[in-house]
Amino acid sequence: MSSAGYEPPKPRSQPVTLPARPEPIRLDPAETAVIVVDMQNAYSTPGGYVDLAGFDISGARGTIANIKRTLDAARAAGVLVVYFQNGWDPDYVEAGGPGSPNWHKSNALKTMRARPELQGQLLAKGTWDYAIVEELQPQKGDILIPKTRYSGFFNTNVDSVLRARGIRNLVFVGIATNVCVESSLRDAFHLEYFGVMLEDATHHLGPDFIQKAAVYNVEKFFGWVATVDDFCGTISQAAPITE
Ligand SMILES: NC(=O)N/C=C\C(=O)O
Repeated sequence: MSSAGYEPPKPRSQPVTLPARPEPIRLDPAETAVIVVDMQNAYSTPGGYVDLAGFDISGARGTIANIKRTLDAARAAGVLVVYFQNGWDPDYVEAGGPGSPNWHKSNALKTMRARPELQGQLLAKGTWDYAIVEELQPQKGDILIPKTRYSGFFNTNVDSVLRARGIRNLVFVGIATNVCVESSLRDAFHLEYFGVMLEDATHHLGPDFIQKAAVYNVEKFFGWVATVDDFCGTISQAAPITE
């Protein structure tokens, strides 16, 4: 900081242009974060919540490898990595009772009501189900934001965390495309962030058409859609600014 007064932090890298739909988008690595949505055992591992609730998660494990590539490239380029982690306290107070729509719509809560032997095991903090998958453990410098509803922007501090760092662009990966990824990206849009979804680093809950519908919604109304190859290839070209 100069003695003449406050100077905002300078960018650490040159902006790059990411090939995306509906058009390329410019990303300054210093103003960009990758948002990893709910990569917990619950959503991507056999025996986890969505598997027990009857969803087909056979494609989810492949998503993990693509997310890992994305995070390796992002960290190497100095891009901030933020994890969302979905769930509630062990007594499910944060889940809400019958007065909350979440109590009625959450398939985790419904599964536990239908199978009382699972009570306390699904999406409860401290359980295997709640934990981030082994392959994607957060690293030093990453930020982890717990959340209790589908959107990571609801009742969390993520907006201040991002604004304090001058972040304007959010690259979304994770599960599920049509629920927590899309909910978070939509809220980010309304908070003036530029949201990019890496379509092959996301996986849906429900029939295959729902992935296409979510991608369409993002591309047409809420943001931009790109691929893992394009993101990794582009962000690795962000040359550090040396002065
Ligand atoms: N992470 C998600 O998209 N979650 C979707 C459903 C749920 O958490 O019940």
